[in-house]
Amino acid sequence: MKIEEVRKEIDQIDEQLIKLLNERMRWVQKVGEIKRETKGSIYRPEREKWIVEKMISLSDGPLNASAIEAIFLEIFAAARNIELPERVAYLGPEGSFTHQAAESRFGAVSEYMTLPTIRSVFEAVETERARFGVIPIENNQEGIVYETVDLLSATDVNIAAELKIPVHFTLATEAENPAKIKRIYSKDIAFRQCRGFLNKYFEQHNPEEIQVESTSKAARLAAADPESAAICSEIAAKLFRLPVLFHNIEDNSNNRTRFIILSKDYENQPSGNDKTTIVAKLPKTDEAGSLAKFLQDFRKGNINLTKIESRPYKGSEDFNFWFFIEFLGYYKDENFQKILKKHGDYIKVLGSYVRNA
Ligand SMILES: O=C(O)C(=O)C[C@]1(C(=O)O)C=C[C@@H](O)C=C1
Repeated sequence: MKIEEVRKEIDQIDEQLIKLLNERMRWVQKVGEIKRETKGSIYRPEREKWIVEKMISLSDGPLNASAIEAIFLEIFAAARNIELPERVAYLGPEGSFTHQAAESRFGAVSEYMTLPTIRSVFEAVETERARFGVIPIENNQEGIVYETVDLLSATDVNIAAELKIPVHFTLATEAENPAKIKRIYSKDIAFRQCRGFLNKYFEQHNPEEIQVESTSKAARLAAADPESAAICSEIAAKLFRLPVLFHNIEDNSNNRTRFIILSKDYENQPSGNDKTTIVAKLPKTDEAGSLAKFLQDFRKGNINLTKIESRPYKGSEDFNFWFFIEFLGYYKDENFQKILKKHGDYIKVLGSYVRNA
């Protein structure tokens, strides 16, 4: 078969695809109308997850699960924008891992706001300048992002979803091979996490290591300097059209960051596999004892805690703490409602959302 003939087949299928996609979007518009009347929320992660899982189970061809997921996430992002254009704020700069996380969930068609600080993402969501905000909350190697946790307690926003993405670094450069690289730009933490790779490939000619504030700035600088390279994310290399010489150069390939998606007045429907995040500010008397009693109630209710972090009250003279707690389940589950009845005055529920492994 000649390539022209094969392409004709592909063209015909594409024609069917675009018809079907538009037909799907007309139904999405109807969902949008119903939601406007009932004030339902546009973003329904549990429904999206259900569709993706169903499509993966129905698939009988060469597409693998992550390709199916990527295609459908892009369809959902387009669908949500048809229902209501969504603006998504994220912690920048452009090309950051948070940008990559935001794009992986909201696709290429959403409108993005790149903001310089975690606090400014919270403010954009709180004042509804953005419908969603994407920020990091923890990294499995570096631990929790305290600024995120503290702002969750102090502001009036909800957690709509979580996502975890692997942190892979690339060595991106215009140079043809490592021997031609005289300078490497990156962020301190990225140099640290790629030390083994740097020792292996650059032992001989020792290029200068130049620290900059972000890995995307590194990519921008390296794009303008052909004798240099950047250690940066895949998305930053793409953004500055910098060829990738080596992929996945981090020493520890288990490096993953968890991000949360913020939204105001947001509530998910239960999915059957949910996680809930709360803040507990227990009465300050009898600190140690009151925490133990409080946690006992979770144990009695058979509630599986996945995280508990203590945080100081800023500005307080005493050594008092509040708690950031996550557990498996939906906040309306009976066993948690019992706890809420008993300790409701001290608890703020930030949200229940599909658990992402
Ligand atoms: O089913 C809905 O609630 C929709 O809005 C449709 C749809 C979709 O494209 O299938 C789009 C957005 C939601 O996040 C989930 C699903």
